[in-house]
Amino acid sequence: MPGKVDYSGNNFKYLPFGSGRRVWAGYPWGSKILKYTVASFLHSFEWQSSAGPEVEFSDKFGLVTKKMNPLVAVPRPRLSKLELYSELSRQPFYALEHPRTITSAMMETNMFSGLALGILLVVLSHFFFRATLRRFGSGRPSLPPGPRGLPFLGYLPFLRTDLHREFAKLSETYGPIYKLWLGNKLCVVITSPSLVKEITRDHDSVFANRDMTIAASTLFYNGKDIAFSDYGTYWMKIRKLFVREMMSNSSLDATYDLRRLEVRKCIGSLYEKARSPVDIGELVYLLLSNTIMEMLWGHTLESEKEKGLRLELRKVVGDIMVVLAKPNISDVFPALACFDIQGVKRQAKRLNDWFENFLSIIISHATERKSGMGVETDKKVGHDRKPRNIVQLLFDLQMEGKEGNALSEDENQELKAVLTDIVVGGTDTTSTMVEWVMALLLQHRDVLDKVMAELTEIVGTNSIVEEFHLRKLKYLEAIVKETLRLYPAAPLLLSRRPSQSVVVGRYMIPKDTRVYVNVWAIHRDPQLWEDPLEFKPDRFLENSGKFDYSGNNFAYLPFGSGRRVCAGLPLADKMLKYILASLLHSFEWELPDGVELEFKERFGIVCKKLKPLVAIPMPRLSRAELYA
Ligand code: HEM
Repeated sequence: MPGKVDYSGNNFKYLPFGSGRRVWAGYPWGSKILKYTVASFLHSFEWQSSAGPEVEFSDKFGLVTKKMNPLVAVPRPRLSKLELYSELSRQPFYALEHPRTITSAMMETNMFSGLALGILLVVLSHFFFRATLRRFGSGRPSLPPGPRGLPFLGYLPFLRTDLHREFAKLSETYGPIYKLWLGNKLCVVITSPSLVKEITRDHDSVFANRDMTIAASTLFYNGKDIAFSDYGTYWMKIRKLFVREMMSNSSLDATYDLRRLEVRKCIGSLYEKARSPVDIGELVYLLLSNTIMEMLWGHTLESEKEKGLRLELRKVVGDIMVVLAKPNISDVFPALACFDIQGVKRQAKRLNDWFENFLSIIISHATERKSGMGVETDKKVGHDRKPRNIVQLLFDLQMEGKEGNALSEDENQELKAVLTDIVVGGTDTTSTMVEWVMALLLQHRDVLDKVMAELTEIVGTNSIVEEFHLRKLKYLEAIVKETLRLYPAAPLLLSRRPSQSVVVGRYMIPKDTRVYVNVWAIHRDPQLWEDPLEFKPDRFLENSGKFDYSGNNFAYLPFGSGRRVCAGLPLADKMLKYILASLLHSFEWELPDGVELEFKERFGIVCKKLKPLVAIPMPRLSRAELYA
C-alpha cells in the first residue's frame, strides 16, 4: 500500500500535486520542504493550541485553499541544549513562549528570512529549470525558436498589419516553424509543406479546432457557425448538412439555373454599360451575393429597404474580413478585455448588429414562404428539380420534434451563425479572386489572348458559356490556379488550435497555441516553385494532375487542407470559372486611359486588392441577343 500512494499522480484517488504531464514540476522539492519543516517544528518544540483543545478546520476557498482562521499555538522548547536552537533561529524564537501563528513562526526562522527567501527562489527556479529541461530539453522536445519581443508584450508591438508578409520575413530568420509570443498568447507559424502535412494529415484531429478570438466570437455567436465552431459533434452536424444540401453534385446541379440567371443578368447589365469603366469587384460581388441568397432561400432582396442592405453588404463583409484578422490586445491579455482598447469588439458588435437585421429579414422571408416553396424531397436531379431552400431546411432541422414554431434563443443564434458564415465565406472570397485574375490578365496580354482563343474554340462567338463548357477550359483553369497560388484568398488560412500538446517537426506545440499556416509564403517558396513570383499559368497545364484543390499536395493549399478544408469548395470552383469564362467570352477588356495596374493588398482573413480594379468592357459576341 505505501508504494501505491505517492505524489506522482499515478494513483488517481490521491492527487495533491496533480497528475499527468501537468503534474506540479516542483513536487519532489515541495514534499521535502513540507516534511522538513514539520519535522523540525515538532522535534524542537512542544506545541499547545492557544484555543485549547478546540481547533477548528473551516477553510477559505481559493487557488490555494487555506485555513479560514490562522492556527495560533504556543511553542515550548524541548531539546536538551540551547545551542541546538541558535542554528535554527535568528531571533531567540525558541525562548518566546507566547502564542504565535504557525505562518509567522515559519517567517521567523532563518529558513524564511530575506536571504533564505532568495535562496528559496533560486532553488525553485532550479527545479523549474530542471523540470523544463526534463520536459523539453533532454529527450523531450523544446518550443520552436522565435523572436524574443518585449517582456510582457512579446512580439505584439512589432507586428505590421500585413501579417502574411511579416510572417514570411520572420521565417527567413527562424525557419519553417517558429513561435511568437503575442502578449501571453503563444503563436506558432508554419511555412513548409512537410510540417503542414503533420498538422493537417498526421495530427488532423488534434489541430481541428479553431482559435477563437473576441471578434470571431462576437460575429459568429460564440462560434456557433461552421468556420469557428470547435471540432466536435455540433460542427460535424452543421458542416455535413451544408455540404450535403448545398455542395453535393446533385444540389449544385439543381441550383444551376439560379447561377445561370444571375450570370446572365450580370452580362446583360455590363452590355448596357459597355465602353464605360466598371468596378469589377463590385459587379461580381453583387452577382455572387444574389446567387448565394437565391441558393440559401430562393429569393434576392428586392424592396427598396432591402436593396439598400444589399448594397451595403459588400462593405460590411469586407470590414468583417479585416476585423477578424486584426491582432487584438484583448485576445492576448484577457484581463484587459473589458477596456476593448482598440475598439475591435465594438466594431465587431456593430457589424454583427447589421447582420442581425439583415438575417432576420432573410429568415422571415424564408419562413413566410415555407408553405409556397416547401422542402423538396424528390430525388430527381437536373434542372427541373426545385432547389432546396437551405434557410428553411436549417429552420426545420432546429424545429424537429418540437411543438409550436418558435426557435429558442440559442437555436436562433445557431441558424444566424451558419447563415453569416455562408454569406460571408461564399461571397468575398470568390469576388476577390475574380478581381485578382482579371487584374493579372490585363497585365499579361499574352495570357489573355491565349485564354480568349481557348474560349473561342470551345464555346464559339455564336453561343454563350454554360457550366458544361467549364471542364474543357483547361487554360482558364490553369490561370485560376496560378492566381490562387500568387494571391491565395486566405493567405494564413483560418488559424488552428491544438486540443492537446503535440510534437511537430522536432518541436513541442503546447495545447491551445494559435497555429498559423502561411500558405502565401509556401506558394512563393523558390525551393518549391520555379520563378515563384512570376505569373506563369502554364506550370499548372504541365502538372495539372499534381495540383488540385483537395489539400493533398501540401505545397499548394488555396482552400486549406484536412478536416477543416473549405466547405464551399465545389461551389467556389464552379463559380470562379463560370464567372470568369462569361466575362472574358462576352467582352474584350481594356484599362481606362491613364490607369496603371497595381497589386497592393488590403490584409484581412481574406486579402483583397487595395485599390478596386476598374476596366472597360467591349462586346465581342456576334449577336446582341446573346447579351439579353
Ligand atoms: C475562391 C473562393 C474560396 C476560397 C479561396 C476559400 C478558401 C477557404 C479557406 C482557405 C478556408 C480555411 C481552410 C482551412 O483552415 O484549412 C475556408 C474555410 C471555409 N470556407 Fe471557403 N473559400 C472560398 C469560397 C467559399 C464559398 C463559396 C463558401 C460557401 C458558400 C465557403 C465556405 C467556407 C466555410 C464554411 C469554411 C469553414 C470550414 C470549416 O471550418 O469547417 N468558402 N475557405
